[in-house]
Amino acid sequence: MRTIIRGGRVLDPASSTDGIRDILVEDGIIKEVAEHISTDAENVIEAEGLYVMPGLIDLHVHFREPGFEHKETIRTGARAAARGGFTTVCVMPNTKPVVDSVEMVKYVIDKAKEVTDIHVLPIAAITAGQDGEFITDFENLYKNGAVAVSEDGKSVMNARVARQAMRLAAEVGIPVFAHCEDKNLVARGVMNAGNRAKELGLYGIMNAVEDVIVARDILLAKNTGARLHLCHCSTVDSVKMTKLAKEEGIDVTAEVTPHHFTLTEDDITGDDANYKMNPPLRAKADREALKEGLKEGVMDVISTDHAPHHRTEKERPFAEAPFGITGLETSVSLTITELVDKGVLTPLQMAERMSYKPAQIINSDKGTLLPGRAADITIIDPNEEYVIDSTLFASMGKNTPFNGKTVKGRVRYTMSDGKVVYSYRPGCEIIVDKDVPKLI
Ligand SMILES: NC(=O)N[C@@H](CC(=O)O)C(=O)O
Ligand SMILES: [Zn+2]
Ligand SMILES: [Zn+2]
Repeated sequence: MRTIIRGGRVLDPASSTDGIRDILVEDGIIKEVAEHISTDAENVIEAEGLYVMPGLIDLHVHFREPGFEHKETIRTGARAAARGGFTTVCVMPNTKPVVDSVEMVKYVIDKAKEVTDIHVLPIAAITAGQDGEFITDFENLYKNGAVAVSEDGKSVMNARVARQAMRLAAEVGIPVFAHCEDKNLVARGVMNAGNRAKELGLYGIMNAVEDVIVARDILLAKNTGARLHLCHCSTVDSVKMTKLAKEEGIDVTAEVTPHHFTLTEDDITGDDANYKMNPPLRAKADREALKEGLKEGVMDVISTDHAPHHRTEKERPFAEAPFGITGLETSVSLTITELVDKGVLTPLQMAERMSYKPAQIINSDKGTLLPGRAADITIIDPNEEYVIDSTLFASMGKNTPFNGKTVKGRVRYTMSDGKVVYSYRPGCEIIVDKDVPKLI
């Protein structure tokens, strides 16, 4: 089957392409990218005025299956991903049971294949049960499809265990995704330490809670040669340290979430747990440093840290509700509204931060529109304005602080291996799950 995507603004960082092109897709593969393709095709997608990017890749999401299916399942998470323009997502292991064995890695891969046509790649835990003591079998986890190891949700607090894990990860060649949070220093904190926390009468989380582990892990990466990826960076000093580490030639990359580059603690106006996440929304100086870091390329990627929770959990008081917000269905719009439209990123840099670089971090050959590669393609209307409505989310998690916000930039098509898994035009929105096997 052939599809032609006509006349879009093709943005492919791998070939530094930013120009009007046609793309021919045949049997799930990109066949040709050229200024004009005259071949006929069964399907034609008119993409005039639209961005055409390599399928977006989110290195950091939480689908809650198994164990917390009341928050999200792999199916609903994958539907949310498709709706948000993502063709590949890496799922964190903090499920129940934890993804800390080959058996669990296979469970996630098999389940995903059953329910979705997008790519759901498991991240395995660093220690058994994420208990911080016994390191998992990195070599076999990697061989069986884990793309990274992470203790996300917490840090490996014992520096000896953390160092040993990085030494093993370096040997195996698997990247380490670090959630940087000093468990002892955070104490009972629930939002950024500062005046806003005082006004609201809530315990604060100092920047140092993140910074001390960022510093430790960078030094351990230097010590072991591990590939270190810093998750959801939120502070000015995380950016400074990442820059310094890169200048020293240490193998470190870093991510920023849309909520951390969009909001600050001052946006928390009342007792609303939709603003509660880990790390917390920080001060203006932190947000500006994150944006500058993304602009300069010190911060490599945008990841959502999509962390759905049930409505009843988020209705609890700020101090008691769980940490985390949903992000898959607002990421593209927030990136265009806050970064591209404000001149922080060019559209080509957006494709780099949301697809090309994430692919490189997990050693994937995705993230590009080069002929011969799988046809994972995201098509975006950068000019459509709309109001975010969380009731329309495909995700089961409606916990977002962005409900009601007017944004610009909307996903029009998500194509995974040549199959349109999501399409939108005003009045008609379709998400396509994996084909249901037909009875004969
Ligand atoms: N980010 C969050 O606030 N919560 C995440 C865990 C994590 O990413 O640290 C979750 O699993 O809910
Ligand atoms: Zn985390
Ligand atoms: Zn997370």
